[in-house]
Order: sequence, then C-alpha cells, then structure tokens
Amino acid sequence: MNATHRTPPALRFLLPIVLKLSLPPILVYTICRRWLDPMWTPTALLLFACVLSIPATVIIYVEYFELKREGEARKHGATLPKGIEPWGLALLKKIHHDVDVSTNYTSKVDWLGEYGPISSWRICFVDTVIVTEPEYLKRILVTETKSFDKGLDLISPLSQILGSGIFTSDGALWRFHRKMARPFFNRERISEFPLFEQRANTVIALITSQSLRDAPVDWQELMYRFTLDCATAFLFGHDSRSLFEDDTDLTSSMQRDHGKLESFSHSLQKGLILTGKRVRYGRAWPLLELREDKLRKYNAVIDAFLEPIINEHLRRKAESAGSNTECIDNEIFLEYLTRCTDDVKLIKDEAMTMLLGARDTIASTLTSAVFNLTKYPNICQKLHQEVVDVIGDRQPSYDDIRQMRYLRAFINEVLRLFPPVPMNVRSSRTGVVWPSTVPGEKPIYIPPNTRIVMPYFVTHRRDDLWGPDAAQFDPDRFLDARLNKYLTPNPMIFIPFNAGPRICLGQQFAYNATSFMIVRLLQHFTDFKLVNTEGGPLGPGSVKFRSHITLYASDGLWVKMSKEQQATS
Ligand code: HEM
Repeated sequence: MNATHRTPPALRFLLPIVLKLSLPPILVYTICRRWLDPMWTPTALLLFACVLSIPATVIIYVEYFELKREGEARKHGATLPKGIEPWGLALLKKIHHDVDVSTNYTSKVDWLGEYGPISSWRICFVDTVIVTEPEYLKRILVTETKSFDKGLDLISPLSQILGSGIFTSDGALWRFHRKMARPFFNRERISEFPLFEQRANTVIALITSQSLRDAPVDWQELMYRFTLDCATAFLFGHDSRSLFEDDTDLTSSMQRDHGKLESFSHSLQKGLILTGKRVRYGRAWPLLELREDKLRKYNAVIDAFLEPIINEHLRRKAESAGSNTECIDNEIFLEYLTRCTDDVKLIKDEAMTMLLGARDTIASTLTSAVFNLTKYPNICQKLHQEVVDVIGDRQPSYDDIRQMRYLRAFINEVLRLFPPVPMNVRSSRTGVVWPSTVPGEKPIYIPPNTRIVMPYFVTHRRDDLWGPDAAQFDPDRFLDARLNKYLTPNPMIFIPFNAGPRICLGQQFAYNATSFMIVRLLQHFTDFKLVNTEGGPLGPGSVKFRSHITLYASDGLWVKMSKEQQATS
C-alpha cells in the first residue's frame, strides 16, 4: 500500500495551503526585522501584523481575481452571472434547505424567480455558477464541450473509488474509454432479459413471503440488491448474490451500522455514501477526513472482490491466446475489457465505473417509481391494465416492452421529477460568452476555471418550460399534446441521462431493467401502501428524498404490497 494513502487526506490537503499561507507572515516578519528599527515594531505589534497578513492576503487575492474577472467580462461587452445573497456558510445552509424542500415537495421553491436561469453563488471564497437554462445546458453539454470538462471538483472526490475510468476522465483519455466501452452496449447486450428474470423472481419471492406475514419490505434496499446482482452478473459474469444476504432481515443497509465489513455490497454502499459526501465538498473533501482515509477499508473489500475475477479473466485470455476473439455477443464486460487491454488497474476502474453507473441509478429510478405507485393508485391501475393487455402473466420480452407506451411515459415522468442524478458538475476550461436570456440585456461571461453546477431536477420542474402543471406527477404529459408543445421543440428540458457526447451509455439497459422489474412487480402485486418500519401507515410526505451522487429515500422506502381482488380477476 502506497505510503501517501496512509497519510490522513486532510493533512495532504492542508499542508500545501498552510505552506502558502505561511508566506505572508514570514514576509512581514523578515521585512520588519530587516528594514525597520525594532523600536517601531515591538514584538506584540509584529506578531499582530504577521497574523493580520494572512486574512489580508486572502482578501487581496479574492478581490484581485474578482476585478480581473469583471475586467475580462467588460472586454467582451458582457457581465458576470448575477451573484446571490447571502454568501458563505449562510448560503450553504440556504442551498441545503432549498434542495431539501424541492426534492420533497414540502413546499415550492421558486428557483427561477429567486435565482434566475443562471446565477453565481459564492461559498468559501469560491464562485459556483448554477445553470438551469436549457439553452446554456446545451452549450455546456453539446455544442461547446471543448470549453468544459469535469474539473477537479468532481474528479478529486470520485477518483479514489473510480480511478481514472470513463466518468473521471476528460479529453483524450475519456475518448479512449468511450471508444472502448461503447461497442459493449449493443442491442443484444442491453436486452438480456433472462439476466433480469432470475433476480426479479427472487425479489418477488422475498416480497411474497413478507406479504404473507402482512410485513413490509424496504423496497429501496431490495432494489439496491437487485441492481447490484444484475449489474455484477451483466458486467463481471459473477453475481454478487446480495439478494441472498440475510434475506429474513430486509432492513435498510443505510440504517444499519456495519462495524465490521460484511460484504462487497455493504462496502460498496458505504463507500458510495462516503464518496457522495466528498462530492458535495468538491476538491475540499479531505477536510471531512481529518484523522484517516475513511474510504480505504471499503476499497480493500471491493478490491478483494474484483481483483480475483479480473485475474481469472486475464488468465483465461492468456490460455486462449491465438483463438478467435472477435465475437462479442456472448461475453461479459470483463471478458471484453480483458480482450482490449492487460492493464488490471484500467480494467478495474472501468468495471467499477460501470457498476456504480448502473447500480444506484436504476435502484433510484425503481425506488421513486414505487413511491409514486403508492401515491397514485389510478396511475398504478393504468399501468397494470397495460401489463394485462400487452403481456398477461408471461415473461416480458424486449418487443413487449417496446410496445408499452404508458410504461415508458411513467418511467420518463419518474426520471423527470425524481432524476436519479439530480445534479451534474462541470468546470470551464476557457472563458465563454453567452447571450442573455433577456432580450436587450448584456451577454454573460463565464470566466475560465469556474465550477458549474447543473441541477437537472430544477430544469425538469420549471413551469415556464413544462407548463403550469409542471409540479404534478402525470405520465400523460409524455403522450398527449403537451409532448409536442413543450418537449419536442426543446429537448434540453429533459436530460436525466445527460446529453451530447457524454450521454449515458447505459440508457437503454436502464429502461429495460426498470421496465422489466415494474412489469414483474405489477404481475404479482397491484396494491402498494407506504408504511413505517413497524408496518404502521405513513403519509407520502414522511418519505425524505436526499441526494449523495444519486437520489435516494433517506430512511428507505417501506412498503406493504398485496394483490387486489379486482386485479386477480
Ligand atoms: C436510470 C438510470 C441511469 C441514469 C439516470 C443515468 C444517468 C447518467 C448521467 C446523468 C450521466 C452523465 C454523467 C456526467 O456527465 O458526469 C451518465 C453517464 C454514464 N452512464 Fe448512466 N445513467 C443510468 C444508468 C446507467 C447504466 C445502467 C449504465 C451502465 C450499465 C450507465 C453507464 C454510464 C456511463 C458509462 C456513463 C459515462 C458516459 C461518459 O462520460 O461518456 N448508466 N449516466
């Protein structure tokens, strides 16, 4: 193990800053002692000046860059994005509150009225530009991609768990990863329904056994396990079998305290929650880990799971050297990767990226889907009817799912109001000038090295973009006249899978896995009731959605499922 990894991350982060900040006092001390008569600089005053030189330097530094940015904007005949009051910690608290309120619908935050389509938020001396305007999102993600990359604020907190895979790379390295991964996501691979069938049957059996005892299940926890098992089988050819772990106790792994490292799935879960926390702090994440690198122990379990599988594939590749390795139809992702390279680290990074990309996003979609089934029995009824009409009791096929228009609209509505990746982040490489959204107003200048946050969940809920009923959960908006009125002419208002060259590679796999699980669920259950952990009734308002990298229900989603009489007939 590398020695630097044993050094607490906070120390590694703070050391260069402390060294930089010690320069002004050293300079003040040296100048005073060298050039001034000690009579004019008694020790107390000198010490005071030394201490004062630190905040003074920070303020001068911040002001200098502020003036520089304003000057650059003026040169382009533009202005900087509007700054938001308050700033610093008060703003951080406000953002936290507004995001919480919005994702839970406890009341409505008028994001557009309050912050505008583009705004600048200063937190701890660093400006972050928040963009919810589709036209600007298009520039960042589709047409001006050369001017934007993922940046240190995203890559630094993610790279320990994902290495330098496709999510955490830019430029030529990203193109290399994308080119390598893309062929794997062809139609044959993404419509592997037998893969879902086996695990969906286990899910149904677990729910049925709970249902017979009139006991609830934590649907979210089940879905984490379902997607992990599907994804490990799909990607590694090695089912992690998390659905079979302590199957009598479906308590949420988020709530459980794992003093010991029980399994790959638990370590992955803990590692992800920790990484999500890190992402919120951007490149300053090491400040969260003052004494030790908290991810190290989870990574060790993940490595212990993955490395033997990778080595086995590399061994098989060596044995079969010289044979025809062209056909990729029946191979799993790791086999495919080992055909492309012998670099164990590269294979591991790519595999982990796919695993994380696949697992939490699909689990999040399915969690929000069932949450809405508990809220809207009429929508549940319509979905069930479509299942009866198109499929009946048999297993769904790829072609069945393509025919189910209401199911697709339902999933899209879930992705609109509960996007599994609620926000995305980029960093500007160069300064860019964008026209204002208000006719006649000056263009907007985004300076280089600006952190840009794109809260997709806000764009997805703006009523100026989606109509006055934007906040309502209504799948029909993807089928009726509203589709042509709002979405067709302005596709950037709906980007749960991102857009442009970095659009999600697993989009179709995700639609298939989600559709498959929902169909199987509705073939067995038609009545979904939210309950608390003891099985007592619970209002939808009591479910709190939070986001680490992906959206999740913070206390799990406890549901009682049963089959109504009318549905059986
Ligand atoms: C509902 C499910 C899913 C959602 C909402 C989703 C969403 C996203 C989003 C927003 C991005 C862009 C990230 C960024 O630009 O920083 C992305 C990228 C990606 N996703 Fe997904 N994803 C889903 C499922 C999947 C699945 C199942 C896989 C793989 C099996 C996958 C693999 C990837 C990969 C490889 C990328 C990186 C693409 C690149 O940077 O070129 N995703 N996804």
